[in-house]
Amino acid sequence: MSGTQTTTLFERLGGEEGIAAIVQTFYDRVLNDPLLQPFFRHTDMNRQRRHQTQFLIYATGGAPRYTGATMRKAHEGLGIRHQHFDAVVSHLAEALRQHQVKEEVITELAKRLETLRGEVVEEE
Ligand code: HEM
Repeated sequence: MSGTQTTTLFERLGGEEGIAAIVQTFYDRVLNDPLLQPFFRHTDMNRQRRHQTQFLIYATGGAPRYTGATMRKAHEGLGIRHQHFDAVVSHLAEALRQHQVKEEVITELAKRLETLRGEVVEEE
């Protein structure tokens, strides 16, 4: 068995613990990026990490325990452009590489997040 069809993305990311660790690395990177840091100036990052972890668990096939806002509501009025979305996805991909996640898994998650672009990005 190749395994790629039989395990969920959730399992291939290391389950809840794996995802929580990846989210930590991800926001360390985001907060170090001058393009993205200003968006999180007033954000409670502990809450943000918790919600992002729950969201990714749910979005990858784990337990649906996400209690935050919808993606459209959460990002409404923030002025997020395509360049910000691209930068966020690229930091997530790098965080996944830092956690030794396989390229095929990174590609699959990136594809899934791509489906949310229209809910996060606001056109000028
Ligand atoms: C597919 C990509 C993205 C996903 C899955 C995602 C996920 C989330 C989640 C789960 C929340 C928490 C909502 C809540 O607590 O109710 C959130 C809030 C937020 N996201 Fe995103 N996000 C994405 C892209 C982006 C981008 C591109 C930016 C821009 C830099 C961004 C900036 C923010 C900000 C500023 C908040 C609100 C923080 C606050 O409440 O202070 N997100 N996002």
